[in-house]
Amino acid sequence: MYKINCLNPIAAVGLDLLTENYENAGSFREADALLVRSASMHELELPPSVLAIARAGAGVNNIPLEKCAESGVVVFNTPGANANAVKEIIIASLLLASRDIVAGINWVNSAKDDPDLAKLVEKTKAKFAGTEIKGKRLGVIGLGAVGVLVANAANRLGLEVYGYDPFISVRAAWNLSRHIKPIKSLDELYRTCDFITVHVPLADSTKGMLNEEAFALMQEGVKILNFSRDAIVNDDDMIAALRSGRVKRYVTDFPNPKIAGVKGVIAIPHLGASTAESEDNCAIMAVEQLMDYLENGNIKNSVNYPNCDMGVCAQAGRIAIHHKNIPNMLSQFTSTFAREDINISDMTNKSKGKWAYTLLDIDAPSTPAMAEGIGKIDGVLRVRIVL
Ligand SMILES: NC(=O)c1ccc[n+]([C@@H]2O[C@H](COP(=O)([O-])OP(=O)(O)OC[C@H]3O[C@@H](n4cnc5c(N)ncnc54)[C@H](O)[C@@H]3O)[C@@H](O)[C@H]2O)c1
Ligand SMILES: O=C(O)CC[C@@H](O)C(=O)O
Repeated sequence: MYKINCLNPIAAVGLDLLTENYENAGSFREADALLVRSASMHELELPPSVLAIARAGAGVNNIPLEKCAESGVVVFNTPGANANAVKEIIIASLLLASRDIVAGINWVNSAKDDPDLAKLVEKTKAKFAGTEIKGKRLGVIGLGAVGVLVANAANRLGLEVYGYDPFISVRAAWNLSRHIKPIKSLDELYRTCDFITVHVPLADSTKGMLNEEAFALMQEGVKILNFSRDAIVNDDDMIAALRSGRVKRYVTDFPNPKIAGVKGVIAIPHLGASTAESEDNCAIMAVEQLMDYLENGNIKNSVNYPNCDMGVCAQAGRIAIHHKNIPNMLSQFTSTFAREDINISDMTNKSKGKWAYTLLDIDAPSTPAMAEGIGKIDGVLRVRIVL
């Protein structure tokens, strides 16, 4: 029986996949595995019982990935599962940034009791006139699951789209419309575009990338969309750029007391992935990945451990070993089994950066003594008897 705890509400269609082998842990302190959306886990002291964390979503900056890897906790995310929801809100935001729809609606609400409202509307509407998006230049920074969908959809709406991603995956490149113009440097993108939308993960390399220096290169009156993470934009520099007119509108999914209410800011309460469809997709993917890991030791879409798939175990035993990615580990594992005269019938060893994962099928039932023996090998972080 595995105990699961949800740190945020997770869509029922995903939780319904959990079989009678799973129960609600009540608290993360008693859990074998956790499901989470945006709750920050940096301050949580996880108990040793926690084997895995599944993030129902893309961004994992709320999870201490290295700390988890060091203790053999696999962290999953759900790549692409909410990308369409974000693409749709970006299209809406391009329009919100171009037409003064938000101010117009607010004005109507404030004048709603005026008996001459219809007449007043015709007199006042010029104040809220805007421009069209067709023919404008859009720069997309980050061409992953979201960026590719945004670039292609914006192109279909008649924008001239420029894409920048020095690490673009082969899959994303295949999915990108041939009409998207690749751009070689951020400086060139900043100088070229009327709209800029950012779709990169929050990391040391992207933190504060939209700052005073970047704004100085941009077109006067540029419109910026941030549905990635708050810290990718330097708020003080953004406020200065809005005040000077360099940035005309800033649409952000990450309001904070500094930026909310500033003239030119359209702040949305982190709604990028908040659609029924996206929540269902993310929950299903997160739960399926978690179950396959807990029941079979297979890893798919982990952000801190390598992928590894040996299917369902058809042998007497299966053991999963999390270890450092250093020389001489495999020979120590195999000789441990050889000493006990146990045959290894299948084995996969994969690594990702500093960390590695070995899954072994053996011709005898796994025992706690075997796990204890392997656990004593220098560089082993966790040993789990899967079967
Ligand atoms: N607002 C929301 O609700 C919401 C929903 C989904 C994702 N997000 C955020 O958007 C981010 C992107 O989501 P995704 O699903 O497209 O992720 P993804 O991993 O599919 O794509 C990220 C892309 O960014 C690229 N990249 C990384 N560093 C870069 C850099 N310095 N310059 C240019 N490109 C760079 C990568 O190569 C990758 O192609 C997530 O990490 C998350 O923070 C927010
Ligand atoms: O869970 C959410 O609502 C937001 C998820 C989103 O920010 C993501 O990074 O996938």
